[in-house]
Amino acid sequence: MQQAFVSVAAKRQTFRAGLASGKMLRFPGAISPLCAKLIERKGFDGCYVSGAVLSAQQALPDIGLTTATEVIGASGAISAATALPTLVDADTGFGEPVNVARTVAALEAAGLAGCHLEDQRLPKRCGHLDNKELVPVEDMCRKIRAAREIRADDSFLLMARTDARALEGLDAATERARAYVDAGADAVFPEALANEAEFEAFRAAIDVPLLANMTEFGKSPLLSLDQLRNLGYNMMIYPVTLLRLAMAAMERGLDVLARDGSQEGVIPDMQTREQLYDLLDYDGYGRFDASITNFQL
Ligand SMILES: C[C@](O)(C(=O)O)[C@H](CC(=O)O)C(=O)O
Ligand SMILES: [Mg+2]
Repeated sequence: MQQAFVSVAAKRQTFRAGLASGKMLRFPGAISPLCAKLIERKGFDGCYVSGAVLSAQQALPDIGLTTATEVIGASGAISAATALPTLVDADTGFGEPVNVARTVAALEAAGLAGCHLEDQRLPKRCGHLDNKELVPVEDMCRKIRAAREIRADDSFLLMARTDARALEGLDAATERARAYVDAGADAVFPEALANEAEFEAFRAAIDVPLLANMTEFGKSPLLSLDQLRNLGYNMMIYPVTLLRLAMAAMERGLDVLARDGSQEGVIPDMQTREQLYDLLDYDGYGRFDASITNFQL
């Protein structure tokens, strides 16, 4: 069933409380609403909605081609499918401060627990690629102030991401982060830090909750839950992990279909019909109309 029993307010409170708890929150990237249900079932703390994944799912590169409407719709659907709080990647906010204000208002109305905005210039790119470009600090601060001003619910988390490390160095990145916190950001996402010492230095410089991006094949080392907790980080994301796993499984499966002319060889790798229906909670729907579940699997 849709999670009608967990209010948006409760999800945001859970997220805020988790960030304040000293625990390390783990948010895998949900590639669909169904995937969000699996993340919840496996006991994670929340779902992340990745811009890279949303772009890739439309067969687009992650360069700011997706529209605000697409991101609001997709992330709202993911958030609605789970009792967990959902944090969405709002890229650059889709324009100038006025656009950012409208984006944030819509994400809030769509039931998200929070979003992050980054300081790249369009066309943006994955934070782990070379030759990014940044907007001036003050332009980013204006976006954060706009987001802060439009926000109706103070518990909707506004996170500022800085991509400055790769371009301006660690000190400039922490300075930017401080400016973003002064402008009203509730939390910070330092992108593409190069090693553990940099994660540590960032923690020492910034007082608000910090997110660690554990994306594969990038510029940051893949630090463990314990390492990041000991470094004082508050949450970690595995933004593209499930997409990468799913795509590799699909590729292997397609190879088998093409080779064998039958799916027999990959049946053991599949989620069964029973498992799918269980995740979709057919029984829950059957409570309202018993004829929905009058079948045997
Ligand atoms: C976190 C990120 O912004 C995303 O969209 O998921 C990406 C992840 C990636 O491309 O690996 C990023 O810019 O780090
Ligand atoms: Mg992104």
